[in-house]
Amino acid sequence: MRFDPFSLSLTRPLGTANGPIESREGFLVRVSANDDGEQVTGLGEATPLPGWTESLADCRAALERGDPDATTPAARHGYSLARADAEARETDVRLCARLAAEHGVGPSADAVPVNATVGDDTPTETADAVREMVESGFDVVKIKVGAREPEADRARLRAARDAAPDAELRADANGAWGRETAAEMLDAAAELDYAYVEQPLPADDLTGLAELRGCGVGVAVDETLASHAVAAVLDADAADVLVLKPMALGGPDRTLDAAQTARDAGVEAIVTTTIDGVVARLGALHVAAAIPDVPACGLATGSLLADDLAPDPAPIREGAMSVPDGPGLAGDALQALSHPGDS
Ligand SMILES: O=C(O)CCC(=O)c1ccccc1C(=O)O
Ligand SMILES: [Mg+2]
Repeated sequence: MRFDPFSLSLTRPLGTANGPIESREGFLVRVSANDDGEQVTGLGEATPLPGWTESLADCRAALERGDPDATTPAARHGYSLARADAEARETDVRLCARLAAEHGVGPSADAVPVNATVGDDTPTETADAVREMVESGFDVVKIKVGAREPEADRARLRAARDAAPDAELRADANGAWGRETAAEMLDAAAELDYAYVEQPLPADDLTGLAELRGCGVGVAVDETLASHAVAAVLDADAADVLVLKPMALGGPDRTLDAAQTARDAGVEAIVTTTIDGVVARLGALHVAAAIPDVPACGLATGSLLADDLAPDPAPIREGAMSVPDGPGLAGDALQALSHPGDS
């Protein structure tokens, strides 16, 4: 395994309840395998996001030691994605097909529905951003909330609904609210026909999350899964939807395990990124493609980056992201990353 650092800026900071995300630092991971004397390179990406994963320093240290475990999820993600990509290439199948076969699920999808992501801003700017997304073909939009006063966020939820009367709308509070505010905000979201609110309460409040369910809008957990096992969330009846981030869960295999556990318990699962480079976004796309009839996923985050590791080979058309041809992550499309010496 080898790994090389990178730093990617966002086009503009993404406003969240935990402050803006401005750039993403991580490591491009490469592993080599020998297939009938031919060298096969698998690509992975370890892009830690403190609060969700280990720190950048701990990620580097884990990659240096080799074979990272789930205590350093970003490092494990980079390594396990690279291995899975190499194995898919060796067997000449798309990554999603390999993941689906390993997990005993049926044929993987050729495209995955995705949501647009709109950061914190004024009600007017929020409405403009939502309108722009719907005009460019998205029919599901997620709005970040929790960075301003509840009353201001209620105005934003309303402005977004007015701007997109027919869209599926979601909100993401990133754990910003207490129980009382969360209950009020969920009532407002239900009234405006939002589909669900992501992490309305802090990660550890499983009891509070369970009590919020059933008020006319779904409860989704995201941060909760960075510190609690899926089984604990299901036992607590704490969610209608699990938001699965392969980077925070420690890799594509662990993410698909989590999705299956949720589905078996009748709980929905979607896949999103932590605003990753193209390699990890593609990895997340393949995971999503291996989940039968997956709802819209938070994978449309490439446009938030000002630069990237390589051109994105997974275009979004009419609200769906197409899965590139194989083998592996994207056939020859990421050749320049696999063989950095060539031109
Ligand atoms: O889910 C999406 O639409 C995009 C990803 C996203 O919102 C996100 C990106 C980085 C860190 C946290 C989150 C989050 O879902 O809370
Ligand atoms: Mg979230």
